[in-house]
Amino acid sequence: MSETGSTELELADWRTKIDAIDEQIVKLISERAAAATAIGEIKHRSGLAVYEPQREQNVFDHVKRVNPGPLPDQEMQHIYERLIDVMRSLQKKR
Ligand SMILES: C=C(O[C@@H]1C=C(C(=O)O)C=C[C@H]1O)C(=O)O
Repeated sequence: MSETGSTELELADWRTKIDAIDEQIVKLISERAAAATAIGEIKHRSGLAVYEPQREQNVFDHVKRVNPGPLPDQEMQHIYERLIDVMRSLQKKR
């Protein structure tokens, strides 16, 4: 096989792997969103604030503690900052 052909096959293999990983990530994000929605209902029912900065800090600390790499903790936190931002908006939307 030509080198271009084998490079394309190699890329296609890794991209198939990434697509499969993305399916799992999307399912897990959706599960997280359902849990955040349930928490949002409890907060509204109890008159509690949606935004809980201390809890968010605990989530960042936990995520960094379990981060296996290769992403640096700071990059993982950036991803979580965006994720939590979306979860907060979801709780506010009702
Ligand atoms: C989901 C919650 O609500 C908000 C969103 C959080 C999250 O997505 O992890 C954490 C704290 C809150 O600001 C919660 O209080 O647990």
